Amino acid sequence: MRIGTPLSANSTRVMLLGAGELGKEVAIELQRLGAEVIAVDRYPNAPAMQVAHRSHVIPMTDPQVLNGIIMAEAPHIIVPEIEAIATEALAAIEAAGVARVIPTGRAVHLTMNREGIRRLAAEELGLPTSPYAFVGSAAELAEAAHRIGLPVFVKPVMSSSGKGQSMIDALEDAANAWAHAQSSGRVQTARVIVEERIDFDFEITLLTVRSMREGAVRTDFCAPIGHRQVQGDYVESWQPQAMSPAALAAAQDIARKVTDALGGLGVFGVELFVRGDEVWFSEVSPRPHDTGLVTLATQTMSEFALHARAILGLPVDVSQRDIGASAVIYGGMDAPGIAFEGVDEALSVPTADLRLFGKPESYERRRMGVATARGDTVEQARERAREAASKVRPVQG
Ligand SMILES: Nc1ncnc2c1ncn2[C@@H]1O[C@H](COP(=O)(O)OP(=O)(O)OP(=O)(O)O)[C@@H](O)[C@H]1O
Ligand SMILES: NCC(=O)N[C@@H]1O[C@H](COP(=O)([O-])[O-])[C@@H](O)[C@H]1O
Ligand SMILES: [Mg+2]
Repeated sequence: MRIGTPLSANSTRVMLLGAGELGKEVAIELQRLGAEVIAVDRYPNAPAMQVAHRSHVIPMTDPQVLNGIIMAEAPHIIVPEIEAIATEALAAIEAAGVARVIPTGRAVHLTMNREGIRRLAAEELGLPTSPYAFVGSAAELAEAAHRIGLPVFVKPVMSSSGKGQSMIDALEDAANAWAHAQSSGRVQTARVIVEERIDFDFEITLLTVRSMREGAVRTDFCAPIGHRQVQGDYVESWQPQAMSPAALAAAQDIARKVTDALGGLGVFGVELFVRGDEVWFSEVSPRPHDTGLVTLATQTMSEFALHARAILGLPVDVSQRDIGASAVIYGGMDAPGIAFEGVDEALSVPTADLRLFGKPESYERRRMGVATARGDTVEQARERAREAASKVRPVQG
């Protein structure tokens, strides 16, 4: 196949909708393969904007504004990087043949909203999930929590990284959970999912890649990534997560079914809960996953390189080279233009590496960077990644 170099008449022009830390790595990988990259996000100087050929700051949830920027830039490929975009505009763009949406307009629309993907997985595909209900008021939430059985998780239908999420173990907390979901989701909607807590042994992200090989779409699975979440946001991840052959087979079966149903090309982060040989589907990102940052240290091709290759129609290699781990660096303060101390100490930890994302503003719980490390065992890699992350101290700039 032919890929034009940037700004040449036949260059492959890719528009990233969302320009955070995950998009930044995808942008770099796309550029390494000669693509022209346009980064779009809701705020200026977002991480991927710092490496893209051009960038735009727009309210991405406004379908008219989104449509306008797509028409003006005429990208060949649109790569959604965050849930909070006007996905109905993307479906129209795709239907009109203006650009290819990754993985597909329908997949992006279904997965941006927990209701779309949960109903597809549980009700159409018959995959095992936690018992759940979608509700539109505090009273309905309390009723659903009572019916499902406490404790339950409550999440806005449109949110990610734990925003607006809470777990309640008493019905009196239903009103607070409702209010929290209303005020803290990424997009304002009056709808939440209430779901039973699954008492899992561990949870994984199974990175699943749909790519082209010899004219046909094929599916490959990366080694399972284990992770630990606090307040619905990942704090560390490792690869591989040890699991029984039966659980791995069940996980791959679920991932294949859900990604086949979504279709298109690219990386999917399939989130699963595991207890013994039993596996539940939780949710899926139709794009690289935050817990997959660990693949920067572990795989022949990181999840970002895999995404870039897959969406350009190029061959992929999902093999794992090393055992590794990642640990998140939070801002720890509300301040613009922060700096980091201790980078030298962090990089003195054997095998450690850093990604400091360059987000222009820090919040207490905003992910500002990540440390990765390798090891002879998962435990050693986790210790090293945690140690490296702990050495990095965000300070007022
Ligand atoms: N039903 C459940 N049972 C047990 N744990 C749960 C359940 N739902 C969510 N969790 C916990 O909360 C975490 C975040 O939930 P979820 O992935 O649905 O939220 P999110 O906001 O989409 O996060 P992200 O965007 O980072 O994937 C899960 O990884 C898991 O640790
Ligand atoms: N779990 C989804 C996820 O990790 N998404 C990543 O976080 C960015 C938003 O960060 P911000 O909220 O700090 O701007 C997104 O742009 C994406 O890179
Ligand atoms: Mg999740």
